[in-house]
Amino acid sequence: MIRSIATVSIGGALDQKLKTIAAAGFDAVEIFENDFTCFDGSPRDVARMCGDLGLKICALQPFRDFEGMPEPQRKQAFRRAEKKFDLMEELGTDLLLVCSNVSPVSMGGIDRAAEDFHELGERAKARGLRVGFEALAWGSHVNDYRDAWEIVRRADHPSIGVILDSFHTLAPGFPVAAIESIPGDRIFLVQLADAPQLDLDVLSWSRHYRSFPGQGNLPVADFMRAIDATGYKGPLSLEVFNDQFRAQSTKEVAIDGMRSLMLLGNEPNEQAAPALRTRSNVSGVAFVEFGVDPAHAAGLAHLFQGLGFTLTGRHRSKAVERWSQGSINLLINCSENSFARSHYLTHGSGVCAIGLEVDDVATMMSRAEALQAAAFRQPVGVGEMTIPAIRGVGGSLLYLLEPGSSNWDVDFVPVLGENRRGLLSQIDHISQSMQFAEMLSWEQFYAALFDVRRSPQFEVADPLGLVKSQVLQNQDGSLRLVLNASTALQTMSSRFLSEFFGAGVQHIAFGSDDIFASVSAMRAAGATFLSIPQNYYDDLDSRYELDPDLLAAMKQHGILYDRDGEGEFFQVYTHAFEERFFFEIVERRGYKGFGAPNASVRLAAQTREARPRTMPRT
Ligand SMILES: O=C(O)c1ccc(O)c(O)c1
Ligand SMILES: [Mg+2]
Repeated sequence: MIRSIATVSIGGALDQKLKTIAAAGFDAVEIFENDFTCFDGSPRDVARMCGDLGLKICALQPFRDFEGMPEPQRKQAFRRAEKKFDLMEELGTDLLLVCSNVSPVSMGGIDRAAEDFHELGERAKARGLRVGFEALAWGSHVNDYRDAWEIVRRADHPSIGVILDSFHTLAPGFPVAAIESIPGDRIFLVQLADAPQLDLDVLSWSRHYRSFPGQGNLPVADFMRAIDATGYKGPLSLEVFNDQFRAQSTKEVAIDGMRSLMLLGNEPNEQAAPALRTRSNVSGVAFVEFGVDPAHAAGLAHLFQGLGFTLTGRHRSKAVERWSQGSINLLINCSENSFARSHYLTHGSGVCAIGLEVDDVATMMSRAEALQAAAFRQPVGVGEMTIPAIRGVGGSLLYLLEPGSSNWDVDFVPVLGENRRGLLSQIDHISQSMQFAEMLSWEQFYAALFDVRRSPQFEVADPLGLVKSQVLQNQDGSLRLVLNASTALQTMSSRFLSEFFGAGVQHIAFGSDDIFASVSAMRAAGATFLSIPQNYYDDLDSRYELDPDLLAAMKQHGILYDRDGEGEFFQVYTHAFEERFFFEIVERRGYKGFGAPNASVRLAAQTREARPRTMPRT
């Protein structure tokens, strides 16, 4: 596979774009003409840069408003084309992308267009160049790839071919089946983009909301299967118009693009490198590690204790405590010269690492490496375990362990104490807050590495703006991640980012088999929870006609409730620790969701608690 990307897809000046694209591992680029026009360097400079970087220029694009023009525009269009052929010769590319005409003066007629292309083909051939015709979904006369192909067929010229773009094919809902009847050698270029399903005019949708394959809702894999059936062997070129992508780190965007090409199609993927063929199953969260300063450690331990955790181990060589309950292990790390300490110094107290159980760590690490995830290593004491890790959200770590291999006694001296009845059994989900612009990238990261499915995105009303949430979970629910982001500056999610100096874990939910008993015991042990207004319970009662005793118990404990077709859900929240992160306790009675209808009630309560600090009462 020749992996290519159009320069329009990432931000920066042309020379920076080319360097970033090459560093991410692409073989080729489409030079977007505007990037060249704005660049202060000659075509030969660009050719030389590409040569030095090992990038082939697979096309110059776009050449607009060509076919079906009346005179004098027709003559001008041919003159313009000759000028671009000159440019192509200097750039060292043999393919010009002509997109379908959007000019109001252009005329329809398949044969008229075919004649124009035949003549352009003659001129291109004289210079050893080729021209590809692409139907824009909003073209004045040609907006369907099937018409573009018919024009190319009738132009009947070896230097004229068709260019297929997944967005222009899939966004208007054109069937992909007709692609299969195009001979592969008449397809001069394939461009790939995905997009979220939006109810928007197709031009705005295309120019602002395209994303990399797999990041949206278009059936790009179906499109690719049809392309494969033609025998096409040319470049697959990402072409993403997205203002947000151009505003982000070009390196990250280029890597996201490369990952999307590597993961293209349904796995196992014939074209994928061996390291990519299998995606490791995640079978649970082995531990969550908090990096805190010594002044906070006792407070966090106290909070854990209140939630029913007991101290079960002390690290042999570092200031790390292990607190456990059910299958949950929480580590409090305040050792110096450690990753936890540097995380603390950057972000303040918070989750610095998550340990995940995966079937096969070696396979997982080679997959991570192939996908350009950053591996992380740190020194360990003599005889201590080295746990492979990769960089995750906000520079935190994801440790990878095989199930049952977390041999705690190797690194920790067990602390034996009373064996209290477990109030909590497992981690239900982990919620991470991030910049809105990062969300697609982290979503792709998790889905690329782990066998997780994306649920449809949902939106939650925060008193001070809107928060978008995306759930990623594995088959049996032993890994559930909730990604949150908001563009509004004062939402809880955004304030977390500014106070945490970046993305990170905002809350962890623990599962209980009996939330009422657990919360009673926790309250008796000194734990306190977010208080929920009476109005909420009155509304619940009106909606669900709950048993009065149950409702009273929920009200007493600040427990929230939701119900769906599959079952019932109870949830309660702790106050935020040092105004940073908080915990949730949930009980699922067959329910599969996350209590989304309650999120705005929770956010309002948290905002009320935070208000004296951020918004003085008047
Ligand atoms: O939005 C456009 O104008 C445009 C230009 C060139 C392309 O290849 C394309 O898909 C869209
Ligand atoms: Mg295109």
